[in-house]
Order: sequence, then C-alpha cells, then structure tokens
Amino acid sequence: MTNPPTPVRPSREEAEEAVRVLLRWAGEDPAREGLLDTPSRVARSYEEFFEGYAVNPEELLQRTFSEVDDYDEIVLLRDIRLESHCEHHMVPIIGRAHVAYLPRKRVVGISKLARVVEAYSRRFQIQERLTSQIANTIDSVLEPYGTAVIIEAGHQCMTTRGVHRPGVSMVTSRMLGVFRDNSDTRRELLSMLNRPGMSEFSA
Ligand SMILES: Nc1nc2c(ncn2[C@@H]2O[C@H](COP(=O)(O)OP(=O)(O)OP(=O)(O)O)[C@@H](O)[C@H]2O)c(=O)[nH]1
Repeated sequence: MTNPPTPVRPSREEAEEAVRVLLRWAGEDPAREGLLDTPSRVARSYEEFFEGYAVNPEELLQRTFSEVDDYDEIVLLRDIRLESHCEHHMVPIIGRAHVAYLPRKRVVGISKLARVVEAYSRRFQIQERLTSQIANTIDSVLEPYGTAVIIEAGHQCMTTRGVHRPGVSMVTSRMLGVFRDNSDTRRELLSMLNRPGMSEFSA
C-alpha cells in the first residue's frame, strides 16, 4: 500500500545538478548571482514536499484509545489542509480533505488522521489514489464500521498551464463499510459536512 522510496536515491549533488540543467533548459544561466543558491534551495524544498516517502502511515495509527466504549457515532475531521504534487506535471495540488470513520472499538488521536493525510500527500500523486490510500489505511488499521474520505482540490496543472481553468476544483471520495453500504449513514456524514463552518472553534 505504501510506495517504497526509489531504491537507488541520487545524491544531493546530482539532484542540484538536475536543477541547474532545468535552469539552463529554461533559458537561464545557473551561474547568475541570483540563481547560485537556487539548486540547494530546490533540493531542500523537495525534501519537505516529498517527506511522505519516509513515513509509514500505518505506524501513525498504532496508538489508539479503547476506553471509549460508549461512543458509537461518526468521528469527522473536516477541512484538513492538503498540499500535494501532481505526478504528471510535478506542480502543486492544493485543497482540503475530510476524513470520517465510525469507530468499532478503538478511536485514534485526531491529529493522526491529519498526519495520515500528510504522509500520503507529501508524495507525487493523483487525487484518486491519494483519496483511496488514506481511506484504505485508516480502514485496515482501525477496523472501524466504516471509513470515508472526501478531497476537494485545485490542480495547478489545470489552473496555471495547459487548459488554464482557474477556480476549477476536483472532488473525489472513497466510502468504505457502512458509509458505502448504508445510505442513512452516508447521508448523515454529508449533512455533517454541509453544516456551516465552525471557524470560531478552530482558532
Ligand atoms: N484523473 C486525474 N487526472 C489528473 C490529476 N492530476 C492531473 N491530471 C490530469 O492528467 C492528465 C495528463 O494528460 P496528458 O495528456 O498526458 O498531459 P498534458 O499533455 O500535459 O495534458 P494537458 O494538461 O491537457 O495539457 C491531464 O488531463 C491532467 O489534467 C489527478 O489527480 N487525477
């Protein structure tokens, strides 16, 4: 389920040289003063953008709380900021994810749901796979009655290049267990998502 990192990782020097090649290819002079540090900045940025390859998302969910045996309603973490990169053009995908599950016996610290989103986002992705990976991991580790993930995101490969359609967003969802099989549960989730934002509580 997790994508292993490329077995032979190029060195930092090779990565920086690749940036110089791209600069030259774009028509620039990498020796120009303003660009001298750019290859190392780009390499550092890549370490941050793609740190998800070094994270095992399943491990993030290992610590659970089982004392919550009388909570049998939906847990929803909504509006999780999502920053990823499109694997086709290597440009940003920016959006938000909503993650819900119906606990069977264990609940997880809510920050861990956001960490799972981050672990898969910080890789080269397409939105459909990103959505499925997050849902499948939560479902297989927590074994809840159901898991749902909905992602809304803008793709810079569509907004800043190519077809140039600013303002367009892509919506994907993956519903598992009761969210897939029980229309009442799915409707309840969608009504929770449609409630007005509660930003006064999120400061
Ligand atoms: N389904 C899906 N498509 C994506 C995603 N991110 C980017 N794409 C699309 O992937 C497609 C790649 O198409 P290609 O024809 O190979 O590439 P291209 O010539 O750069 O296409 P244009 O973007 O239309 O200029 C484009 O239609 C992108 O909009 C994603 O997360 N999911």
